[in-house]
Amino acid sequence: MRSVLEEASEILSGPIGSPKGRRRLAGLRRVEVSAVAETRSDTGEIERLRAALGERSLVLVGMMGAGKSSVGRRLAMKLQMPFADADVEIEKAAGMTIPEIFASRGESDFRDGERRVIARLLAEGPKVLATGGGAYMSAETRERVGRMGLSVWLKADADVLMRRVRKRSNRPLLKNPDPEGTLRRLIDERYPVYAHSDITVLSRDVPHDVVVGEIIDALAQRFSLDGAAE
Ligand SMILES: Nc1ncnc2c1ncn2[C@@H]1O[C@H](COP(=O)(O)OP(=O)(O)O)[C@@H](O)[C@H]1O
Ligand SMILES: O=C(O)C1=C[C@@H](OP(=O)(O)O)[C@@H](O)[C@H](O)C1
Ligand SMILES: [Mg+2]
Repeated sequence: MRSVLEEASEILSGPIGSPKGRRRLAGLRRVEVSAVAETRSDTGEIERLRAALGERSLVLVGMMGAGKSSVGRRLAMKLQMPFADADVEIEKAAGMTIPEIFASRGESDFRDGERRVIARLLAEGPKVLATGGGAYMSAETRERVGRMGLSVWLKADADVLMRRVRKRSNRPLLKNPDPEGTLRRLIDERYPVYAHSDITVLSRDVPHDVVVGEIIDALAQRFSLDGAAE
């Protein structure tokens, strides 16, 4: 048996205003009708957001562990936009992992590659782009993001970030005897710069989709809900 959402999306993709569409809606129970209505307004809002973005990308910035990669992927799915993770693209281009790049070429080479990869990804067309935590510290990248995208800062406090990044050892900047001190120093350096982002959303320990929903709400508000681009 088909789910309500499958049924809803089939109706929505068909001629909903037609007599046939109306008959099908009338055949659904109340709970199903409200699911249809919700899906419909969701679909409309997402289309309006994409139209308001036009050729611009959504660029996620913020500290390591803020959720740029994991929330970004879900946000792209929700907005039905392509997704790219700058770190993954840098690894592909270099044929090495990020820890390997840092170890063999050093951070400054990594930053050069990061700038180039982000420029290419933004030039390729609108998408949701998760950047690495240091990328937005480049004035050139900030200027490019300002022209070709809309920046979204996923802001989180140090304790949340530390709990998250402790679980993996793939972040070379934190591979030292005092990762917590390093994280706090980077927060002090970077937060005033991240604060230039167009939109700020708090990343905390709630399901990823809650953060996705808040980004969408913030975007809708920025585009003044009815989708009129600024
Ligand atoms: N809202 C959230 N709730 C719980 N865990 C989260 C949330 N956002 C991110 N995480 C987790 O934190 C870790 C780091 O997230 P990630 O997306 O890699 O961050 P970033 O790309 O900003 O460094 C991952 O394990 C991810 O699932
Ligand atoms: O903050 C940073 O300088 C870095 C963040 C990492 O990405 P995430 O923010 O996705 O962890 C990655 O680009 C690299 O390890 C450097
Ligand atoms: Mg990431």
